[in-house]
Amino acid sequence: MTTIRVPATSANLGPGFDSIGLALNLYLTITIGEARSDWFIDHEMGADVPTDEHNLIIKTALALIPDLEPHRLVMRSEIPLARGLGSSSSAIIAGIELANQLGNLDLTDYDLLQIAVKLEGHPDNVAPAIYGGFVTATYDEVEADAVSAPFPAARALTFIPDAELLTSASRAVLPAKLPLRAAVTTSSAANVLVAAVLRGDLELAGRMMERDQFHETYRGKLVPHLEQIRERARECGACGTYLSGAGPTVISMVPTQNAAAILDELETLPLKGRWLNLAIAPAGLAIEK
Ligand SMILES: Nc1ncnc2c1ncn2[C@@H]1O[C@H](COP(=O)(O)OP(=O)(O)OP(=O)(O)O)[C@@H](O)[C@H]1O
Ligand SMILES: N[C@@H](CCO)C(=O)O
Repeated sequence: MTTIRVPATSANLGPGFDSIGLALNLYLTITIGEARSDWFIDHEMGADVPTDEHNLIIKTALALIPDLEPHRLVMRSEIPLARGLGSSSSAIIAGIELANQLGNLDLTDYDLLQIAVKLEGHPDNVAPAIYGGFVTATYDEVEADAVSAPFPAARALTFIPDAELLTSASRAVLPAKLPLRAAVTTSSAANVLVAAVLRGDLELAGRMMERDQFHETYRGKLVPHLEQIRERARECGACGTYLSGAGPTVISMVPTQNAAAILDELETLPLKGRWLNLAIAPAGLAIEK
């Protein structure tokens, strides 16, 4: 029995819009069962998620190998849908790997990234889902490149609202152009964020996470809780707070030793949703046979 495991991911980290992402310790797993006359995927994700060839995972595998022999699959996932934790990316990576396993494609991680980024459109979820850890990536509509590195010891205090926010809706409010000054300031903040992570400086990296002008300003009305959490988290000693991917999830990055105390404080905020105390996942896609 082969099992495919893909981590959740948190993209952007503020100024790293469409480029920087982190793998987190929530997982999607797909267990490949016996061959059968039609596709069936057993899951507990509700009626909105198809159980046949219309499921995103199976659709992705069939896009690679249209005549792939149908199998029974078992899917279990800890990754909430449409919350900014990379659920669609985890499904796309799982689908590509399903085709890789059943079709003996011998795809490398680099191959996986090239295929996944063309389906997702941006690399900042699919790259950390493949490589794990902290990833910086770029995609010029032709080729994607990514670099994975360890992240300093930290906990990601993660607020997941009850309400969904589809990435498509959240990207629809973004401007087509930005003033040059805003672009340069934000891009430079992303550069310092990456350098700070590589030097293990969580405090500086956290400050840079709050320097975005690419997307959070425009998404503010969709995620009013972002500023509320950011302000309280700063008062409690968090390093930085940012909108996870396209939202609505918000993450406050905190030193491991203070995580429990800061979480106790943040949980007193009058917000509709749940909090998780997550770790950065050092590994990405994994296959267990
Ligand atoms: N495990 C899964 N199986 C099938 N379909 C899935 C799965 N996970 C996600 N999807 C599809 O992807 C959609 C969510 O994608 P969307 O990009 O809007 O949100 P997200 O990926 O969770 O957030 P973000 O991209 O901001 O991290 C779901 O509504 C569902 O249609
Ligand atoms: N960079 C993307 C991430 C989506 O998960 C966005 O912010 O829309």
